[in-house]
Amino acid sequence: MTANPTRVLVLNSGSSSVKYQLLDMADGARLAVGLVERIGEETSRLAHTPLATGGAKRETEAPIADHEAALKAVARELAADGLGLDSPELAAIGHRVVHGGQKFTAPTVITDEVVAEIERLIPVAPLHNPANITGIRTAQALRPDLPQVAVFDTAFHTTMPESAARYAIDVETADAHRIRRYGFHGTSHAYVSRETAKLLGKDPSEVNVIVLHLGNGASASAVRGGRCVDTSMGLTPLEGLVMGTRSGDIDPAVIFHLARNGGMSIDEIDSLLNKKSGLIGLCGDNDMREIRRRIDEGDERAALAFDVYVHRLKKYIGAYYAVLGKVDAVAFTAGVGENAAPVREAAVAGLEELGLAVDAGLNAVRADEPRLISPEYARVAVAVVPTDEELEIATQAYALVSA
Ligand SMILES: Nc1ncnc2c1ncn2[C@@H]1O[C@H](COP(=O)(O)OP(=O)(O)O)[C@@H](O)[C@H]1O
Ligand SMILES: CC(=O)OP(=O)(O)O
Ligand SMILES: [Mg+2]
Repeated sequence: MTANPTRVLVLNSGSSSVKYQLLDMADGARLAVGLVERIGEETSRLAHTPLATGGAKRETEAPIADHEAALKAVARELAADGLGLDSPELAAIGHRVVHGGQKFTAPTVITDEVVAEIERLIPVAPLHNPANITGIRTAQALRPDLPQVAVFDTAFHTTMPESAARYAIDVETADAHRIRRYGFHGTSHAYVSRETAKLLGKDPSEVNVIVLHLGNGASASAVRGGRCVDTSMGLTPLEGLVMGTRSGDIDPAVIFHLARNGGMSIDEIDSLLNKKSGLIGLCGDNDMREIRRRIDEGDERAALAFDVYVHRLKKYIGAYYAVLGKVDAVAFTAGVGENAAPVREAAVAGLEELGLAVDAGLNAVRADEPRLISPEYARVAVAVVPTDEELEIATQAYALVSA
């Protein structure tokens, strides 16, 4: 054994993908990064970049049946560069776990009991928790001696007050079924709110930040002095903002109506709201790049999808402004937030009275660094702050196992 192993492999298993990174926590260096996509489909795609060796990105297309096969393929890719899971330099494997319920408020070393609890939460995270468990089980089989650490999407949100976490439904029914607002993407909200404070030259305890995590899944959060006080996702990652394929907020009566009068089963409605709604439901595309391209060509449905998306986003900015009372910064992050300047511009347009504005020139700049896009006169900073869930998971996992 190496005296002090410092490397952490991070696995971020989504419903049909696995993102991974191998990091050395001694200096924060990224040794390898990769992505397996379209797991379970006819052709899956694996892209692996061995940064440690300076090697080029390797892309392979082949059927990968499930998450277990995906992880084994990842292990083979890493081994090909001398970065295999058998390395004595590995200190831990960090897993993103989407739903941790109320029980897990911090990163946790994984035991059988922890896996059993993650399993119990599958009904409220059916797209995510099963993949997370397969990732954990496969990694355990490959390195039974190594600490495996779960970092929960829900953990950062456990500081929400009851007034924000409770649904206004019968308390006994809610408690019996553990129905409350948990929130997700917490690792990203935590990281981005801290990085935003850093960008402002302040301590996280001194600032109030609205974080807009706009990826395929999307959520907003209100962070007061480094602690989450409200977030837009709820019992499941379906509530809140308009997303790539999820509806976000709707009148719950839509579900009764579709069941009673639309001839749809509960499973069909579940699939409609999670997979066939949001941007894809509105215009047939869930990628903001494609939507912008269609808008430029005069496509009205794409324009409608964009407008519905931005309208919801603006409502949440206003809502969290009110929740926080005073806002120091609004931070845009994840695929759409970091790259789609028109979304940022439209979301903030007309909010000058709230002290919010975007400078067109700054908004057009492309960079990987955290940056301000608000004009100097604006009372509230508007920022683009790239998220790094994998680095945050590695940092938390390493802190736990090296303590
Ligand atoms: N250059 C870009 N311009 C506009 N939108 C982009 C760009 N790059 C990525 N996106 C958007 O980001 C989304 C993916 O975001 P990401 O944070 O990677 O999602 P996830 O982690 O949920 O898979 C894409 O579906 C697309 O809508
Ligand atoms: C919780 C969630 O929505 O995650 P993702 O954005 O990775 O789908
Ligand atoms: Mg994501």
